[in-house]
Amino acid sequence: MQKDTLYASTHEALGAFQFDESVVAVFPDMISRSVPGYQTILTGIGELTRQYAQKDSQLYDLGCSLGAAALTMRRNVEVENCKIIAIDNSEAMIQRATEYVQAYHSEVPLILQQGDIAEIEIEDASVVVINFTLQFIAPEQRQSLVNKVYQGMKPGGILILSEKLHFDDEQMQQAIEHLHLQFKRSNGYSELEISQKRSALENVLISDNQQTHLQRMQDAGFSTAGIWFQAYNFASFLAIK
Ligand SMILES: C[S@@+](CC[C@H](N)C(=O)[O-])C[C@H]1O[C@@H](n2cnc3c(N)ncnc32)[C@H](O)[C@@H]1O
Ligand SMILES: O=C(O)C(=O)C[C@]1(C(=O)O)C=C[C@@H](O)C=C1
Repeated sequence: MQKDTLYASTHEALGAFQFDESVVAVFPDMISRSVPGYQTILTGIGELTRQYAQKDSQLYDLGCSLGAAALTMRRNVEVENCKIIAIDNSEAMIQRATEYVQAYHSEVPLILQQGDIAEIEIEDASVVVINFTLQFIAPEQRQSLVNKVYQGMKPGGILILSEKLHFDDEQMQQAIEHLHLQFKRSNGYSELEISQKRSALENVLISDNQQTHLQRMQDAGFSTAGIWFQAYNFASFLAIK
C-alpha cells in the first residue's frame, strides 16, 4: 500500500481536492489514516448486508472509490440472485477498482460503472451504501438523491450512509475537531499536511449536521433512521424502508 504524502511538501498553488490519479495511488492509506472508524464501518456494512440483502435484488455502492464497500458486501451476500452495482464518477478510481475486483473470485456479479450518482437509476435495491460520498455532492442535489434511493428500494431495504459531520454548537465542534486532528497527528500526518489538505477540501467536502441527515432520510420516506456507529465527527447512519 502506497503511503499518502500528497500534501507533505509545500504547494504554492494549492488546487481543490480531486479524486484523480495521485489520490487513487494512495487512497487506501489516505482514508484509513484520515477517517476514524473506517475499518469498523466496513465490517458493519458486511454484517448489515448479511442480514438485509434480499434474494433477487440489487445492491449498490454509490461513490465506490476502489470498491472496498462493494467487495465487503459481496463477501457477505448469502441469498440467491443478487447483483452488486458500484458507481464512481472518477475514471481513475474505476480503472483501479476494476483491477482490485478482478483479484477476487466470487459467484456474485459485481459491476463497476463510471457515472454520476445523481443521475443513475436505482432499481430493486435491498442494500444501498453511500460511504463518505454524499458530502461531495452539491447540497441542493442531496434530497433528490436520497429520495431516488428510497423509491428504488424494495420494502425492508436499507440505506447505509456514512459522512463527516459538523456540530452547530461551537464548543462541541471545537472539541470533536480537536479529537480528529489528534487522530491524524497520531497517524503520522504533519501540521503542513493537515492544513494543506484542509484548504484543498474547503468547498469540496461540505458536511451536514446529524439533524439535517436524519430529516432528509425521514422526508424521503424512510420509516426508521438513526446512527449505528460514530467515531468523533465521522458517523454512519442506517435507514430502513
Ligand atoms: C471518500 S470517497 C468514497 C470512499 C469509498 N466509498 C470507500 O468506502 O472506500 C468519495 C468518492 O466519491 C466519488 N464521487 C464524488 N462525487 C461523485 C458523483 N457525483 N458521482 C459518483 N461518484 C462521486 C469520488 O470520485 C470518490 O471516489
Ligand atoms: O476530513 C478530512 O480531513 C478527511 O480527510 C476526510 C476525507 C473523507 O471524509 O472523505 C476526505 C477525503 C479523502 O477521501 C479521505 C478522507
